[in-house]
Amino acid sequence: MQNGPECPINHINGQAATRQTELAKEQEYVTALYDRLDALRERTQRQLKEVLASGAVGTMQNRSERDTFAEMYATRLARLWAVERGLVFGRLDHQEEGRLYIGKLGLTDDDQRRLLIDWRAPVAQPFYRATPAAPMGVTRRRHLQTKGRAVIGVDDDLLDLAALSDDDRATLNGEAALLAALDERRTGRMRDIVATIQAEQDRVIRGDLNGVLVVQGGPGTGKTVVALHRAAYLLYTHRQRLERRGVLILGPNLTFLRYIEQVLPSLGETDVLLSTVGELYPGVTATARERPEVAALKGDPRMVEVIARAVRDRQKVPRKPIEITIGRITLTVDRSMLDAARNKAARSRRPHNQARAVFVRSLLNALARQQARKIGKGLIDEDELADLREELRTEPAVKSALNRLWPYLTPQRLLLGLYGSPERLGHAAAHLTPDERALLRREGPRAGEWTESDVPLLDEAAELLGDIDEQVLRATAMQAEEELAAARRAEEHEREAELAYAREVLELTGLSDVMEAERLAERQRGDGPYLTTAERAAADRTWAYGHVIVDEAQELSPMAWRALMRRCPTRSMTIVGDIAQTGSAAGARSWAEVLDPYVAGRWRQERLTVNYRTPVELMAVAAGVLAAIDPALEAPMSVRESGAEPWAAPLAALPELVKAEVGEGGKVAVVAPDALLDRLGSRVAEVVPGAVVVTPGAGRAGGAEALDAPVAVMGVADAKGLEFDSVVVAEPELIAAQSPRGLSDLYVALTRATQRLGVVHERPLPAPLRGLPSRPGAPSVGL
Ligand SMILES: Nc1ncnc2c1ncn2[C@@H]1O[C@H](COP(=O)(O)OP(=O)(O)OP(=O)(O)O)[C@@H](O)[C@H]1O
Repeated sequence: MQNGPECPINHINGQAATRQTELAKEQEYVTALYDRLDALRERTQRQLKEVLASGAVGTMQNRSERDTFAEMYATRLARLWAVERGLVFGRLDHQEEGRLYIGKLGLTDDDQRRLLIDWRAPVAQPFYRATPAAPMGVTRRRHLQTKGRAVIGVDDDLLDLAALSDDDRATLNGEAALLAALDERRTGRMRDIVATIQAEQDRVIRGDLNGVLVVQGGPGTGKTVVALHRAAYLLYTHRQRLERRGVLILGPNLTFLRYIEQVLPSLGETDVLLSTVGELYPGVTATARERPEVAALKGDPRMVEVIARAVRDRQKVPRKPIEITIGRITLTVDRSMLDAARNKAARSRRPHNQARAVFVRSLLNALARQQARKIGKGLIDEDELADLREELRTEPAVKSALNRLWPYLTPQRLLLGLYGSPERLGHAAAHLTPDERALLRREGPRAGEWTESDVPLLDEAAELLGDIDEQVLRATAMQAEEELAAARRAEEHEREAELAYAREVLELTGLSDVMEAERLAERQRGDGPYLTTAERAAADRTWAYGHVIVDEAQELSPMAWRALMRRCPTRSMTIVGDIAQTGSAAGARSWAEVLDPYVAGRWRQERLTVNYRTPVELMAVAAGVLAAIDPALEAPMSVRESGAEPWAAPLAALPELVKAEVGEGGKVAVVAPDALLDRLGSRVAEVVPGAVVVTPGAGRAGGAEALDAPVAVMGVADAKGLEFDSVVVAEPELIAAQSPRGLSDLYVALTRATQRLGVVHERPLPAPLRGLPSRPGAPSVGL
């Protein structure tokens, strides 16, 4: 830093005066930027109003142009509003470019002179990458701290002292903006880090769009926040391509999505789809829970064969011939006819529901010929054959037989039929052990009770089954209603079979996902409100995204990867995670194991090595657990100390300790074994008003409540990816024992705090935690 005048008092006064002058100058500039922002908002609002006022008149083309403009102005307006907080956060004094202000979006004046540079623009890159060793033409990097629209601090990094003018030297201000940002109290929502992105993170954020980039990093290294900034960067740099195809961000659970959902809008990007695996299949909400061993089996790659066989089993040829009576004639469907029809359908290589048309046509032709013979017509020509075939097609008895031989199937129906029938499971899962088959078996399956690990199986089934033509569905539904009515009037002995068939068809056509798709299709035709790319993508199972970002990627099962890869045929992906944190039994043991089946030799890896969340004192404890998982694993390096030593205390003291932690300020979490959640949650809630227990599998709303509460009590699965000022881990031994990857779960739990960490227990502590000192003031264990 520049030396001031000789007298120390003068020096201090001089520094303070410099600071005040600098603040005032920066304030002037920042005020002008906000004025410009306000003016642009007004202008865009006016443009939008004018376009909307022009009404839905004119030709289709006129209307579609109007809609395009309206959408463009609405998006622009949303962006202009999104950047209010932290509009500008940096300044670069550049030898060639001059003085550049860096902010959340680019602004120019009416003469196209640049006033503010978007942080993602190439000229802004030195703001994140320049170092004294490689200054990239930058003499000074200045961080501006703002509160609302007021400048409250400036903070300089000097990169090239020799290049500074005397005037510049007189205006330098110091101190790291990063540490200030890291020390801030947590709000329950993740914030953007545009002002303090570090060089190793910037390399990930600005990495090439194409190909698969894996970002491996320990807890708190910024993987999530970097992945989100990468999404914003890619949208800015490849806007045309990505806006059309969309970006998907996949997170581990709904609470986590709630935690991160503000980051992209605060960077002006709203059109990104945030999802979990459980939400990937349109029309299905996976809310049911299941045992880890069931989830692990459903995620196993052997399920590919189970689903394939389950579909083939529904195309089974019955052993005995089928007789169909039409008036006075009885037709026989025999084995050879069925084999021929089935082979033709198989050769068509179409999915089940589309191959059905081939099967049906072949069978109807054979039946028509038989009918002709039976009514003494002998040889018939093509036209006569077609007439007879179409007559047969509408015969209820024929239709009923066809539906039994080759039913239309939705993925939901296929899976429910499989889980609900030991016989079907016996065929389709013959290559699994009897115990494994028993895990898949579900009594009285009901639609709507799906688990997260069912979703990739539904997706797998959807690939093999193909869509059911909507017209077919509607026509069949109407017909089925008529038949249901007719069957009610029919003779008792016929009644059962007819009723069963009609019910089956009705059930099939009543499925909500299909109807939902229909409604969405209508909206897309322009009858309803606009759909953004993200909304369109969410409703379409076969949507191919322009880029896919997977967070906590180590948790995904092989079956989930298959479903995900289908959504990204271009394989433009960012995969972030930490192998050491893998908790799910079906999760990854190495990135190569996950990726080689899809992009062998074509994926690249970056590592993040600095932990910005967990202070040194806490990481020392977590590092012991990491070594117990695998001595070869390396803990990330923490950048700061909190001065608060982690402690241990008896479980019985939990409510009082939590109360004390709340008193210290900030957000507090109790991370507990799943089996203790309810009990501990209610004990804490008795003492701390407003404490919230996150029930595993809670929807987005449940998660939000927990993030906003002063205290959240949750299991490790829900704490994944989150952070709190203070964390109390309950019964670590039970957490470690509750699943095969329990130690990784414990590692996750111990690394959630930004300031303070405690452990409460009745059982003996796992070895790496045995040295923890008792919490001062708490009764010692065993009392
Ligand atoms: N450059 C930075 N400037 C300011 N804060 C940062 C920076 N990098 C990371 N952080 C903060 O560090 C914390 C941890 O980041 P993040 O949650 O992205 O880490 P992670 O690697 O995904 O962790 P985990 O694997 O444990 O979930 C967040 O509060 C994030 O805002």
